[in-house]
Amino acid sequence: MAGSRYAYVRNFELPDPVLPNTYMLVRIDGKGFHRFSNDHNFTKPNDGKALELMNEAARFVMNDLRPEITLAFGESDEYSFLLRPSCTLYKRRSSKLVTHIVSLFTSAYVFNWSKYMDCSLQYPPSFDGRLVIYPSQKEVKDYFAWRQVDTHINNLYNTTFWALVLQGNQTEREAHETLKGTVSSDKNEILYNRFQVNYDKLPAMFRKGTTLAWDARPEKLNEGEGAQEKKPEKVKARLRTLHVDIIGSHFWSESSKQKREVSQLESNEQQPWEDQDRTTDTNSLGFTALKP
Ligand SMILES: Nc1nc2c(ncn2[C@@H]2O[C@H](COP(=O)(O)OP(=O)(O)OP(=O)(O)O)[C@@H](O)[C@H]2O)c(=O)[nH]1
Ligand SMILES: [Mg+2]
Ligand SMILES: [Mg+2]
Repeated sequence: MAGSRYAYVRNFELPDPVLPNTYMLVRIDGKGFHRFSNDHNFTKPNDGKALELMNEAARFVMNDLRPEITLAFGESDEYSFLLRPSCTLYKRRSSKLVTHIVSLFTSAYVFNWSKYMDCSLQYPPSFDGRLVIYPSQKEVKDYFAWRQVDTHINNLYNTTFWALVLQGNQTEREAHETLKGTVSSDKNEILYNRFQVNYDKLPAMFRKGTTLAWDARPEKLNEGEGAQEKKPEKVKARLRTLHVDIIGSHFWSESSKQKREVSQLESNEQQPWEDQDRTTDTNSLGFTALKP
């Protein structure tokens, strides 16, 4: 079909494909959430409901793009999505992938706002996004370790900072001064000795962030109805919401002993807002995070 005399402008659209057969990582981050969280009275330092809203939006993205995103990790106002190397969505065009994910996430965040938050939205929130390519599983695991270490460092600092301000009656400037030059053990001690807070007992979602992963275990079938006809290999993977260590090798390991540790961690640390998709038995988990 012949184009109009204006159609040449199309040639200015440069291709932006991502290298084939590599891991694509899309990270989205809230724009100006320091202000946004204040304007919407988020609990300091962590607002469990606001974090669950982030998780809900991320689950929507993963379900919508199923099965291309194999793993996601969220903390604070950010979420990271790992796309499998074989993904051919949008012919792997970088701009299309990033804008689609960031747009889906944002609309799901707004759509589900009232389900989690008591106050009304004061103005539309927005998120930015970027795509990074990683060539091998090593970089992918190190990427997620980097984000979870960041979660820990920020959360320990923020928890101690706000304890000094809200319970210790320090000004924000004084609290920053108190924490200057301190290491992790100092902050743990301040929390324990001055505020009787055992950091390790704080909710796992705050300390470890949230990991979303597909659990490929066949679902338990009810005795009787339909049980015989249903073939386990056809069972769809379930999306699991986890608050576990993903830095150590056990999260990524196939061994059942280590899988048990993951599920025990979860069930021991259940919080009021963590009652969905929890594992209560210690049967094997079958995460498929790094599948091609
Ligand atoms: N009170 C509270 N604040 C939060 C929570 N989660 C995120 N925030 C706020 O969101 C900010 C996120 O940090 P950044 O993404 O670095 O900062 P930002 O203000 O969003 O700035 P840009 O990302 O550069 O646009 C934190 O510094 C907090 O101020 C929460 O659970 N409770
Ligand atoms: Mg931000
Ligand atoms: Mg951020």
